[in-house]
Amino acid sequence: MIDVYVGDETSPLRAVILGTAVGVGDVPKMEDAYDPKSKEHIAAGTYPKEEAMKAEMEAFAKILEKYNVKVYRPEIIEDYNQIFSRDIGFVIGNKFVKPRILKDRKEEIQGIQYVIDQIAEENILNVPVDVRIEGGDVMPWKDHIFVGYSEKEDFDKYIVARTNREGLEFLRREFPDKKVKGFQLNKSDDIAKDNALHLDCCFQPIGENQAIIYKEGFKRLEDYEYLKNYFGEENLIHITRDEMYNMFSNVFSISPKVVVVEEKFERLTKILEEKGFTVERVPYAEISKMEGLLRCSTLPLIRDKN
Ligand SMILES: NC(=[NH2+])NCCC[C@H](N)C(=O)O
Repeated sequence: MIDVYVGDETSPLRAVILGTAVGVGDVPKMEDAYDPKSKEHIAAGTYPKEEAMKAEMEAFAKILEKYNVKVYRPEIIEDYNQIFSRDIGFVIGNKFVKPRILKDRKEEIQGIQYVIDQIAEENILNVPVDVRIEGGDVMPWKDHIFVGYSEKEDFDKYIVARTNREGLEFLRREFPDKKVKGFQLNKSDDIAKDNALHLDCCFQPIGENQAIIYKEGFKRLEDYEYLKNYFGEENLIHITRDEMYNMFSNVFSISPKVVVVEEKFERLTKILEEKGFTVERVPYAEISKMEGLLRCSTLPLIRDKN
């Protein structure tokens, strides 16, 4: 049995699912890509190769294991992208939520079914038909659940809009003790630098009370202001449009002190070290070409309770 529990984004991590690049297959056809950065690399002939991505993910797995984290990997579905485990399920409190996600990715859940089967049935929540949520948009944070979402107009318009208002309302119903706060994000199916694909592509809490944030990722100024007031200006690390594109906000916390960061993020690493964090650096530049990074490829199952 796995007793899942996640109450925030940074408490000491005990068990996690890390995606896999094994069997990811060849370069997808342009019409099968579902995010603008992948499209960019398909067009330029620079789409990442399986071998390179496997090496990056193994480097990440090693770091997790160094901190004694139990790492589960998906069972392989041939010719299918199973790198971004984050989106295909998520844990809030002691519940594992099985969401409805982009149809192009709906087989992915099968690879982790063997893990879900080890969770008590009463702790598994299935979402109703009209609800769409992806884990990249969902962040439990103490008394809050932060959620990136799109109102109908944007949701119907963009492939990169993955969580709808029904998703937000579903979380409000299921977690009545939490303050579920929705943030609308700026979307673009064609220009990666204008696209906040998920909430974790423009925002990420770290430590006890700090966060990395890209202000322009938020569609409404008041949503950004909400986070600024909540964390306090002095506790925010602001990133630029290019840094958002490189996925600076998609770091991953093993504990409130230890953050895993892409090895080329010099500026961010320096800031984090100055703030007293231990920074673990991994090569993840090839994976970043598919508009996801470290947080996106993990699905935390157990973090310590505060
Ligand atoms: N949590 C995340 N930000 N995940 C990124 C997923 C990227 C993937 N290419 C997609 O479009 O679905």
